[in-house]
Amino acid sequence: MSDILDKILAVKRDEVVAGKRHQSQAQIEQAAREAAPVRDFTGALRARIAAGQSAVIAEIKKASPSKGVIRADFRPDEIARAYEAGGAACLSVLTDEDFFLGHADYLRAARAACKLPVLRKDFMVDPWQVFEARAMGADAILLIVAALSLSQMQEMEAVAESLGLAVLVESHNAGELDLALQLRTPLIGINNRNLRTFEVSLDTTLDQLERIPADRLVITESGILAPADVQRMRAHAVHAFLVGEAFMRADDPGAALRGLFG
Ligand SMILES: O=P(O)(O)OC[C@@H](O)[C@@H](O)c1c[nH]c2ccccc12
Repeated sequence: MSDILDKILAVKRDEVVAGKRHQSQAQIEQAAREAAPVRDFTGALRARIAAGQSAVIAEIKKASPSKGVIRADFRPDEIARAYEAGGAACLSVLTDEDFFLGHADYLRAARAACKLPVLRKDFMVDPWQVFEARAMGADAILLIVAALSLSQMQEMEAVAESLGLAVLVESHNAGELDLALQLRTPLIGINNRNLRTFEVSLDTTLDQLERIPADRLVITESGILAPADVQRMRAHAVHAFLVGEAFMRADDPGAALRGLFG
C-alpha cells in the first residue's frame, strides 16, 4: 500500500518535471548564482551551543498531513521576526504547497524579514530542487533518508556544497542513520515522527545517540512540545532542536519559543 510519504514523493517528481519545463538547468543555475549571499546555517547552530544555549531551528508551518491546519492566521514575515526576537538560531520554512500549505514565497518573505539562516523544508528528490532552493534564497536543505538512495543523497549534497548550502540529513532509525552518517554534512537530524505512520516518540532520538560520532551535531526533530521534553534532551546532551507545532499554535510564536527554551 502506498503511504503518505510515497504520495508526497510522487507529487514532488511531477513538480520537478514541470519545473524543468519552465526553467532550464542553465536558467536555474543562474538564478541560484544571483541569489542573495548564503547565511551560515551550521555556524549559527554551533555558536549557540558554544555559548551554552539551545540551538533552535524554529519552523514556519501552516499545516501538515497529520494535524491539518495548525495556524490559520499565517504571516511568515511576522512569524520570522517573532522567532528572531525570541532567540531562534535558524528558521525552517515549509515550501511544499500540496501537503503542508507552504510556498516558496513564504520562505522569501520570512528570510527578508530577519537576519537568520533559513532551511528550505521540502521533499528533495532531484538535484534541480537544490538549485531551486538556493534560487529562492535558502541557506540549507533537508535530505530525508527514507525518501532517497545513498547515491541520490551524495549527489544532492555535492550540489548543495557547490552552492554553499548546509545540508540537514534526516533519519528515523538505525538503518537510516547508517546511511546519513555516510554523508559529509555534520548536521544529523533525528525525526521523532515517523513520516509513514505519523507516530511520535522522543525515544527515537535517544535510541540513536550512542551511534553518532562526537564531531556531528545532533538535531532532534518533531514532537518537542513541553519544557520537560527540552529538559529530557538536554539531560542527554542534545542541544539542537527543530520545533514547529508548539510555536505555531501560540498567539506569539516568539514568546512561545522563549517559554519553551528560556
Ligand atoms: O511540528 P513539530 O512536531 O515540532 O515538528 C517540526 C519538524 O520536525 C517537522 O515539521 C518535520 C520534520 N521532518 C520533516 C520532513 C518533512 C516535513 C516536516 C518535517
